[in-house]
Amino acid sequence: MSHGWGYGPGNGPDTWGEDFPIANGPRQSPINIVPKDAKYDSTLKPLKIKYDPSNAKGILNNGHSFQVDYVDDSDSSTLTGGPISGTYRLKQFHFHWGASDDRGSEHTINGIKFPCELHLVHWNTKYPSFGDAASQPDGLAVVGVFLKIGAANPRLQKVLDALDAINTKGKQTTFSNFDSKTLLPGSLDYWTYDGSLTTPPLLESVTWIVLREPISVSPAQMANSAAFSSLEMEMLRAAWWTTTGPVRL
Ligand SMILES: NS(=O)(=O)c1ccc(C(=O)N[C@@H](c2ccccc2)c2cnnn2CC(=O)NCCCS)cc1
Ligand SMILES: [Zn+2]
Repeated sequence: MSHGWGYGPGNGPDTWGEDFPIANGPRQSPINIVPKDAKYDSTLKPLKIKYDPSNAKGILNNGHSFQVDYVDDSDSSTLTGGPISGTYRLKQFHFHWGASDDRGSEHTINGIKFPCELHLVHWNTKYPSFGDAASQPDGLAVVGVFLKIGAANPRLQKVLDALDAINTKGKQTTFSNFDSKTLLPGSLDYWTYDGSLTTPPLLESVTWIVLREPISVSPAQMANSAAFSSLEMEMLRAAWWTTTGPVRL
């Protein structure tokens, strides 16, 4: 088993191409978003997001991030409209952050990094499962939300409070009755492009929908939760690659 991908000097994004040659593919994520170069597309529809809080299942520390997993055996938590056709089911959401408040997001806007980025991962129900959809060009849709440093965000608190129970890789705990819609900003204006998973296996199956309006997180919220800091060990290594810029060439 290879030493496993990560964010360290020996296994960071610049090395992923060794085990995952698609890293040099035509539609790799993340990218830098330059709003003035974005084309307005009048055929795009508004995003339609319907999440059922009772579908929240658990929260898991997967060693690279932590993710809140959803029951996805029915169309009760779905994403439709926007640039996608058909119905995509919410599978999980997770965050990417850095070792300090000046970096951590994967996408950037005009080269500006945010301290954190939320990803809500959905899969196309025309395929039988997430695993099948993940290898199809129209298989996944991820809604990206930037977090900027500002006022404390009470809607994040329930997630942050759960992190102390999963402060080592592989740990998980139940996480129920959470309305991830409350994590979204007031406006659902978005940029969209065809891209990939931002971590191995880097599959080019993601329709990216990056919201223009960020949500807030306070410095204390970024720093205080134990798992953020214990996961920070992984992220401290992340600091290495985030200083070399988020766009993986
Ligand atoms: N950052 S992102 O939104 O682009 C993103 C979204 C989802 C996945 C993902 O589900 N990856 C797992 C997978 C399982 C089956 C088929 C394909 C992919 C996987 C593969 N090895 N480990 N995992 C779990 C994993 O990587 N989870 C981390 C997710 C945030 S870093 C990865 C990145
Ligand atoms: Zn992600």
